[in-house]
Amino acid sequence: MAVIYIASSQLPTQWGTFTMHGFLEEESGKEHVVLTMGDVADGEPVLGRLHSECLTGDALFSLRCDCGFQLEAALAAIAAEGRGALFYLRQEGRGIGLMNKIRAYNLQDGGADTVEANEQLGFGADQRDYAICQPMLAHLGITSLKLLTNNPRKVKALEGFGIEIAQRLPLQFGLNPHNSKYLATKAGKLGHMLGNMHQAEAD
Ligand SMILES: Nc1nc2c(ncn2[C@@H]2O[C@H](COP(=O)(O)OP(=O)(O)OP(=O)(O)O)[C@@H](O)[C@H]2O)c(=O)[nH]1
Ligand SMILES: [Zn+2]
Repeated sequence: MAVIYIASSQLPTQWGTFTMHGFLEEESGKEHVVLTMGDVADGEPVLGRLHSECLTGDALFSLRCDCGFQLEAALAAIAAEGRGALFYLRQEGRGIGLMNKIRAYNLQDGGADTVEANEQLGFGADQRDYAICQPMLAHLGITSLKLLTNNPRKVKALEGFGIEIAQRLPLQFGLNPHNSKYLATKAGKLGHMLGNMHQAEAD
């Protein structure tokens, strides 16, 4: 997959100053961003997060999902460690795009779960392809990750193209009454490892 490096700059945030690297996926025109802190090219496992774009959760404060909470927690964790990389991947709506995600939300408002809604629209449950990460990881010199995720498919995909997953670290934040069904569907139908969160819900 042709993903080319474009430029880097500083990005000060409330958690600290990251370096922001811009990459262009040539075929689709999608613009991906990686925020790094510290030396990530020294061969030691890097605290990392593959974050799939969620405009509603990341920027519009939606409580329908857990994305915004995970994004904040991942950046805070990387800053606390002083070293790490957050890949902000433009895979909105698990790859179906924002307009189709709004269509899917409309179906969910009528009772469908997140997987059924995608299928009713003619899409797979999850259309993301993590191969776009390979050239970005190579450019940044990252060969081993301590990956912040509850999604075993991300671990598998990265291992599939030769990245060592030294550790998988759960990232369970943001459970609320609006996203409890969504999280239950992720655990039940998409294989996400959300044990502690469901425990929290039951308490
Ligand atoms: N199609 C669709 N996409 C959604 C929905 N809710 C969130 N998303 C998208 O799902 C993506 C995030 O995926 P999640 O399944 O929440 O989590 P994950 O990235 O697989 O796993 P983690 O690494 O544990 O966060 C983002 O691209 C969101 O825009 C939904 O109801 N329908
Ligand atoms: Zn979301």
